[in-house]
Amino acid sequence: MLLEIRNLNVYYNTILGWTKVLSDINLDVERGEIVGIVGESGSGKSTLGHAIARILPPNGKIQGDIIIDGVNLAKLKDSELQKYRGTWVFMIFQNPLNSLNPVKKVGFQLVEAAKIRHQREGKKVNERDLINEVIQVLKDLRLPDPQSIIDRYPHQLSGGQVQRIVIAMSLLLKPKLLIADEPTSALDVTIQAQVINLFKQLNKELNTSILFITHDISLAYVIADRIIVMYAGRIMEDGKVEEVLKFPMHPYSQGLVSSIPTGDKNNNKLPAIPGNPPSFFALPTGCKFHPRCSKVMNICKEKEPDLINKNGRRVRCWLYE
Ligand SMILES: Nc1ncnc2c1ncn2[C@@H]1O[C@H](COP(=O)(O)OP(=O)(O)OP(=O)(O)O)[C@@H](O)[C@H]1O
Repeated sequence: MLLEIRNLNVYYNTILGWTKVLSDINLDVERGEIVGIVGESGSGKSTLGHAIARILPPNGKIQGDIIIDGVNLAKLKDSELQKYRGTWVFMIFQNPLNSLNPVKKVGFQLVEAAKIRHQREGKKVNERDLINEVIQVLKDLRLPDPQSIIDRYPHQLSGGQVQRIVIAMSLLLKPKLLIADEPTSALDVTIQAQVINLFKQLNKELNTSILFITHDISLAYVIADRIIVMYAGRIMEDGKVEEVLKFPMHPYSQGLVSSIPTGDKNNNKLPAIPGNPPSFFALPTGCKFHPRCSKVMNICKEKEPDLINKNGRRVRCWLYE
């Protein structure tokens, strides 16, 4: 097992006080596994990514365990985290510029990434070899004219190019776990498909585990082996991607799946899930989804169900208890 998350709670301090945004997250990710994290806006997907990468904003607080390859990152001080950043966990954001330093040339930043990995592997490599390694990765990513690209600043590149530079950085760092947070949503469709293929390549060639965060369940289907459905900071369902898409068990997953456009002209009206996700300051009693659920029962309003194992999946719903 590469990643083991145990009883993880995450809180933010806000003007209204501390609020718990992730509740009792338990999650295992195998080496080489691609896990899609899906759910509507505000369900806590990015917070989960930031918590695992230990890059929560200063008003965030973690409780619980985040164990990667036997090291509990949740228990490390900021000063101790430095040696795990990049090569253990690397996070790619929706806006790839957030992963790069705006005042340093792209080539310098990529050489630094390669240097960090070699240092951690205990190898000494000269500058020329590092530059060659960087150029080779850019060629592999089919970036035209790598020699001129390494001499540019991030803002001098297109969105698609910057995202490929960030992927190049991950190829150079070779992280054990890559967290990609909506990495393709700012890109146009043709570039999106290329970027998805690059992630798959990275996963296959280096056996990198990937957490792929997206609100688009059909995109998760394209890339992931397994899917985690989140709602109001909780895991509602967890299973193999084909199984969850074919037979979603949780009524929330059923709503997400039935809102996937089918491409069928006669079926272009998508049944949306009625209502909106709750505010973390006014969560409903019982199951957090019950006010929007078409299958609500009395118990759902009173008591929150546990995440239980059922038919090779995990599901949090009274229908299955
Ligand atoms: N720094 C912060 N301080 C206080 N609250 C925050 C902070 N960051 C996020 N939140 C709140 O935490 C909740 C979960 O947000 P998060 O961004 O993790 O959800 P998400 O599922 O990734 O949504 P989106 O798809 O819109 O990014 C939201 O209610 C959000 O307003």
